[in-house]
Amino acid sequence: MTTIDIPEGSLFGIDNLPYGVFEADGAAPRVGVRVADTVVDLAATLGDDVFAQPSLNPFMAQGKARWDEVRSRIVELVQGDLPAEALHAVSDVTMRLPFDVADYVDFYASENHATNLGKLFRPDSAPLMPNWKHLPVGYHGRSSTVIVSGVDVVRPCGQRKLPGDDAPTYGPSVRLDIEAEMGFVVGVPSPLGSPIAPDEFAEHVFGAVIVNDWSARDIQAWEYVPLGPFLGKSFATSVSPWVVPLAALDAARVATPVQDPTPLPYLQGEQKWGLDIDLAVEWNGDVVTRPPYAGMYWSPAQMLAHTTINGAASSTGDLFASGTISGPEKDQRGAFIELTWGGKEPVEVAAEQRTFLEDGDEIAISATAPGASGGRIGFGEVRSRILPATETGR
Ligand SMILES: O=C(O)/C=C/C(=O)CC(=O)CC(=O)O
Ligand SMILES: [Ca+2]
Ligand SMILES: [Mg+2]
Repeated sequence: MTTIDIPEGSLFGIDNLPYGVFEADGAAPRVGVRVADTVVDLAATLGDDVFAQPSLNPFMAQGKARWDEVRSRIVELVQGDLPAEALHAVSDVTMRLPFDVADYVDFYASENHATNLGKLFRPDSAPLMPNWKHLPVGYHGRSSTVIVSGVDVVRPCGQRKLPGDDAPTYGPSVRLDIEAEMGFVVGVPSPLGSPIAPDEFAEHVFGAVIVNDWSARDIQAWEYVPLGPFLGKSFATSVSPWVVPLAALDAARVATPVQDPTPLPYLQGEQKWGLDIDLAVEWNGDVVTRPPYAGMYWSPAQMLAHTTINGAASSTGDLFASGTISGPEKDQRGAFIELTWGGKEPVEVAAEQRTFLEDGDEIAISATAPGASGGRIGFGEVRSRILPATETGR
């Protein structure tokens, strides 16, 4: 038997306890919880087969009473002795995609981001569309191309019309970009015809991950009028491997900014679901921007309420992302198209002047939030490398 040493200031103390799916010692992938730099094998310590699965979905479907019970049990367990064979060093495990992604939806909830993209893409119109302050604008993405941190991203090819060209051409994207976002994972499903109210958020949502919603701006700009993003955003969406439970985010809950005009009643709730999460984006080892989640105009509770208000069902494993997180300052912008103002104002990255992503670039997005006992908790990171395009020859 052995105890886990939690160093002072660890981002993975008992205030956090995120869940993931890990593989170690050639055994089948299974559910673990991270404590400091240790992964605890939950099937081995709790003796429950729901954790001997390659996905969090069966556990997430069990509901909040069970999530709370397991969390309390883990707090007790990790403060005592644990069987050494149930513990693995984080550096010795491979992390898998933590849940089977059902539907994937992406929102557009940052007023600073929406305003900046409006100015860049629609310089002759008002930057915010007339609907933007009345509903959280979103689109359905592609769940089958959600990948976990560590999986490389191949530069997409597609149809795009480059500046100065009269006709579109096919080829590798030349304006490949990131979008720093937070994503929320549904545990308890809702049936057709049964909308989820904002104050029912915590009964349905299991936890949160960091999302990098890779975007090919040249493909996007040509294809997305008038129906919205399609192939420019469906080639890869990366998520961090540790799902931070909603219960760990209590100390991070804040009010959203004042919403004026007042949203319709179905978007109103008593509970505060703004979140004080700080992100940092590292580009080839240099932190180039620090987007603050706390300023997001629409809360995740409002996003889920909006997604289901037409009677749409939701499923265990649904992932909905916030949209790019941008603050008011230049060094808080969550996408490079904004940070470099459409590629016109390069930024210094590892002593080079850069605009969009080049082959071989590595991006790591990390995030932290206040924890229950005064310290901070971490989401870990989503880290990925860009590989050159593989021409399909069409
Ligand atoms: O405003 C536009 O024309 C384009 C916006 C985006 O590309 C952003 C998007 O997909 C949603 C987001 O991440 O905020
Ligand atoms: Ca996005
Ligand atoms: Mg699907």
